[in-house]
Amino acid sequence: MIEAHEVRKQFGQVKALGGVSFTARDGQITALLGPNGAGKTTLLRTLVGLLRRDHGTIAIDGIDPERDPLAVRSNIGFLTDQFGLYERLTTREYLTYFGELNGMDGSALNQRIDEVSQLLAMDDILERRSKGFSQGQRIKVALARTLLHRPRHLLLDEPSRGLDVMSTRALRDALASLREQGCCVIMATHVMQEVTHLADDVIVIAKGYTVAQGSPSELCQRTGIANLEDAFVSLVGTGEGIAA
Ligand SMILES: Nc1ncnc2c1ncn2[C@@H]1O[C@H](COP(=O)(O)OP(=O)(O)OP(=O)(O)O)[C@@H](O)[C@H]1O
Repeated sequence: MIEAHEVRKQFGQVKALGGVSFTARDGQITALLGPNGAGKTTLLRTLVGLLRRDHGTIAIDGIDPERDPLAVRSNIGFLTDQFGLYERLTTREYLTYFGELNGMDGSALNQRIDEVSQLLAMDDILERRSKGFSQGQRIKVALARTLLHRPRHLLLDEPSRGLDVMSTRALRDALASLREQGCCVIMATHVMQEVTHLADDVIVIAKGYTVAQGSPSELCQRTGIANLEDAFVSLVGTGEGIAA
């Protein structure tokens, strides 16, 4: 479970997070929804402990990421907007390297790489060097790395950007099965269809503040609007930042 209370973060004069509070439960996919610049990436980076918050509390299964970053990170898979692939390594070599950093090795690691590769439908790029990979191929490798050590918590920053229809489906299936396994998944996205299809719970943030949290149908009920996209627009008070 991930809990945040009144989290604030400022970069110089820019208030990226003015006050964010929410609870993301195990066995649920929680979508993080907000217009461009709302603070989603900043929030995810703060939750993992990559950024120090200015104010508020964060607990990942009860542990503050600033107090015990190693304990928290060993239980988190974080997909950022920067993948950091090594162009000279094949996908398998890259995943082996990160698996070993997480204390995995030998045939168990190889088997896990094959499992994740199948899950994400990326067998065709497993033995290729990442130099020249397309955006979708790059994000698959980064996602595979994120899932490799079977983290209990997954924080994903726009995981489906650049993926084709089949890969998007593979990703959705993968996330649904992780939910079944009891993982706590938080996913920042602009894709309403993804939220409608996948999310159990939605956190809406705008200008650095949480404006609502609830299931897609609760948000529709609360706003009295049947369509989630229109309900979202009504909650954030603007039409900006939505993918068609
Ligand atoms: N390192 C930084 N230095 C200065 N300002 C920053 C920094 N990181 C984020 N910001 C600012 O904080 C605000 C929130 O940015 P953030 O990237 O968290 O938004 P976001 O919701 O992820 O946006 P998007 O949907 O466009 O990816 C923005 O105004 C952004 O310009």
